[in-house]
Amino acid sequence: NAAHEVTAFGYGVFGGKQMFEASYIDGLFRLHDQTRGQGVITYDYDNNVNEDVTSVSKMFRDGAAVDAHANSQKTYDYFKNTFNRNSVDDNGQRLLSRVHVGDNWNNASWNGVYMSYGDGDGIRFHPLAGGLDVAAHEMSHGVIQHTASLIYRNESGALNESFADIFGAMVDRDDWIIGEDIMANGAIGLRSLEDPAALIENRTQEPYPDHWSKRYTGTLDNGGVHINSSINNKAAYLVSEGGEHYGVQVTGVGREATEQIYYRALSHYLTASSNFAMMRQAAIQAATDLYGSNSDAVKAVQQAYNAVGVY
Ligand SMILES: CCCCC[C@H](S)C(=O)N[C@@H](Cc1ccccc1)C(=O)N[C@@H](C)C(=O)O
Ligand SMILES: [Zn+2]
Repeated sequence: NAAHEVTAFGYGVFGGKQMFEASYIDGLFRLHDQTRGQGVITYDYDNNVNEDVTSVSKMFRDGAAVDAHANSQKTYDYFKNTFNRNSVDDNGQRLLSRVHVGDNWNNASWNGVYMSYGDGDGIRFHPLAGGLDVAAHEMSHGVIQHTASLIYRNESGALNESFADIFGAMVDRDDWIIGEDIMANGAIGLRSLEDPAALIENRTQEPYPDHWSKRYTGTLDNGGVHINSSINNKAAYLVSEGGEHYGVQVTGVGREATEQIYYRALSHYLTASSNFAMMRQAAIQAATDLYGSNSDAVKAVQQAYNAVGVY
């Protein structure tokens, strides 16, 4: 019998009510949204098998699945409404999520097909599906894969991670912190775009770098992709919000212009091996295309990259 689209609901990891599109298929309600692209589906990943998340009523009871599903829909809608991009490939590719991956896994990932969420160990992280910025971070890796395809190592890898954080902060729009909802250790978040050095990076036990002169040059973390991402994160924050950084004044142009600049830089100018210097040029060119060569946006980009020491 044909699937019937329904509006369902549930309570997420932290008890927040989520409403979302689901389907009634073969006698059960399932986390299959057939209204977005070629679909948005959320699975319970048990014993290395995708199992449908089902319910006998329109209320779903698995908090991680509820959040992963609703957050995937919110992130799909962000890319469609903001950039007219239809899913990760701009061709409606099915957005597939797996929850309860691993054993108290303290991470989430994108593997080219699936967004995967660990439940966290309750010491470092709560279930990572509970963070809207986590879903946005992971889906953004899908967008990156289908655009610049930045190599996941050293400076291009730091840019890859930075774009995932920038769009994470744009989707989860009430602050400039990544992971603020899912930290179990009392930290304000995992990474801050506003003030990267306010937080300590766990591998190096150093403050996250907020200037190119402070970049990590070791081999941990694929050459510091989650560490040096903070340099470009800070630049993006400055483009949007402005401020003074290492004596350099930046006049911000707001979130709306910033997200358009970074999306255009990613989708039109960056390539797999782009480094920070090329990131600066790509953002200047994108801002020029969008707002003109003498625009406040171009000036904000130039000043922001001056402020983080990238020329
Ligand atoms: C296969 C190993 C994981 C690959 C790295 C993934 S893309 C990643 O960057 N995950 C995010 C998850 C996240 C996102 C937002 C907020 C909190 C946590 C990440 O930042 N992972 C950290 C813990 C890391 O891998 O160092
Ligand atoms: Zn990532």
